[in-house]
Amino acid sequence: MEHVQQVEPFDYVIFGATGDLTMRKLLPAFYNRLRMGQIPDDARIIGTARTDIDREGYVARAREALERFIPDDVRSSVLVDRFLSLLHYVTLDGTKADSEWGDLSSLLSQAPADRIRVYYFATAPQLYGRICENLHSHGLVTPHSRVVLEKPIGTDMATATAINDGVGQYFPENQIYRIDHYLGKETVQNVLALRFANPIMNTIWSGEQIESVQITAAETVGVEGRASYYDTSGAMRDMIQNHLLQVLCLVAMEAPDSLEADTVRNAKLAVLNALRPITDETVAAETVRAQYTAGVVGGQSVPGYLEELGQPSNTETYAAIRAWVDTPRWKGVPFYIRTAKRSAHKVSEIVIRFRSAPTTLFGSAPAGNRLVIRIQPNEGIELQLNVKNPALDAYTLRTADLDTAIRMEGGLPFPDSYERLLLDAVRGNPILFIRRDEVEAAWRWAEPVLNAWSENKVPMQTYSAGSYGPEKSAEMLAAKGDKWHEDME
Ligand SMILES: NC(=O)C1=CN([C@@H]2O[C@H](COP(=O)(O)OP(=O)(O)OC[C@H]3O[C@@H](n4cnc5c(N)ncnc54)[C@H](OP(=O)(O)O)[C@@H]3O)[C@@H](O)[C@H]2O)C=CC1
Ligand SMILES: O=C1O[C@H](COP(=O)(O)O)[C@@H](O)[C@H](O)[C@H]1O
Repeated sequence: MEHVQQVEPFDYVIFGATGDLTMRKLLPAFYNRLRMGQIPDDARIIGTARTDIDREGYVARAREALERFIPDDVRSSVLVDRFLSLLHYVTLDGTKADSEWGDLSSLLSQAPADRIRVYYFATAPQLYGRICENLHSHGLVTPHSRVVLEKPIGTDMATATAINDGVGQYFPENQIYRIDHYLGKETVQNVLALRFANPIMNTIWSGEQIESVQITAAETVGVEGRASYYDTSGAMRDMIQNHLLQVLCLVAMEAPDSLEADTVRNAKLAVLNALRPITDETVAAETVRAQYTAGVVGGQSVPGYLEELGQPSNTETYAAIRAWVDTPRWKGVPFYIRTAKRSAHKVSEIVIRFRSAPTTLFGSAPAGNRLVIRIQPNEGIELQLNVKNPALDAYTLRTADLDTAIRMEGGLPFPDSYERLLLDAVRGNPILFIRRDEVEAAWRWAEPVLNAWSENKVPMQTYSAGSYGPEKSAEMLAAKGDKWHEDME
């Protein structure tokens, strides 16, 4: 049984409450937490958007969303009704000072003044600053208020700065929670436990023993209904600048002195600041970008990206980068990061490849050990070891896997990362949220690559939907005697 503690009563105000994210992720996440007994009876979830509907209209939409996104076996009509009773709705244009702020204000003023108030921005990020300004001018920012910002925090350094400045004018940094849902994943959080709670890992966690690191997030889906967003973003902005760099930080950071949020964030920031800049001179060797063409995924024929989009595009659906963390610990260790839409499999994983044993005892050099941290699916940890080959007379080696699944007690699936993050904002625990300087350091590293790509300094490759990516990507690893995980024996 999941160990849960009820959070304090709260008012959660969602801007963008009629949108895809709210319906698909946020409301189901709240429902699941209510099901686990974590939501107090007097909590309120207040949806706002411009769509002119009343509370009943909103409740009907929310009910539909739960029917769609909560599996039958965990959806009970009693719990659904209890959940829907927490919902309120205010028709409001968050960007207009003369919109229905009075309605929101009078609803909020029904709760005690010291009630925890979370403003969740599930709208386009360009609106965040104006919504904050309006919250402030209508007296809705209390000492117990905090604001949760959805990604993307900008599309480059300038736009990220504008968003951060806009919000930062009205909320101090310690009241700003920038979501990165990868940090809410149980197996991503596990990286710290694996590294720092196990001396056997801790002592081998450096370039002395580690030859290379791979971080992959591949998906079988294409751009689904989000082509208009995705085509302005691409794989680098959508996945690498945020999620995969955060994972890299957890793999590469020095041990923090405590699990206090800023201590951990300082350790991550040090990694981001130590990333070797990719320049016009190195970008062609250290990066690969590509678009998928028509192919077969999961037995189904699917169109290519450009056909789906219906127009030409210079946006990558695949990106692979060889990154270097210039610290003594990681001297000479390449970090290969890649992400893909329409890949052969859905897999997010970290692969640590250790150096092989310097021995001639067994004839040829034994294979280097390999540690695979499976973020999703089949969450778990696998360690590949060399053992004696029992079937042969000669003393030869083969590999064997120590494989442990990481599961909830009772084999239940892990809670969705939004469940953890939504309530961490209520708890006032920012450890799994990104600080402003982390966002900026990530842009500082990513922007030169994006600029070089937009100037076509790196040719756009293609890969068939349902494949593992373009040849060029395998070649980038082969140049250092390496292989992607799926190509290793
Ligand atoms: N969908 C997803 O899976 C993910 C989304 N995100 C991010 O979450 C945010 C929302 O995405 P998504 O839900 O897909 O987008 P949608 O377009 O589906 O929803 C946008 C929401 O914003 C509301 N809105 C738009 N303008 C205003 C305004 N001026 N005042 C108040 N509300 C407004 C819309 O309602 P109305 O038109 O009625 O005002 C709607 O509820 C974006 O930043 C996106 O990048 C991040 C990760 C995943
Ligand atoms: O943030 C995003 O993440 C999803 C992938 O998330 P995952 O938890 O399924 O790995 C991705 O599909 C989307 O494009 C991106 O915006």
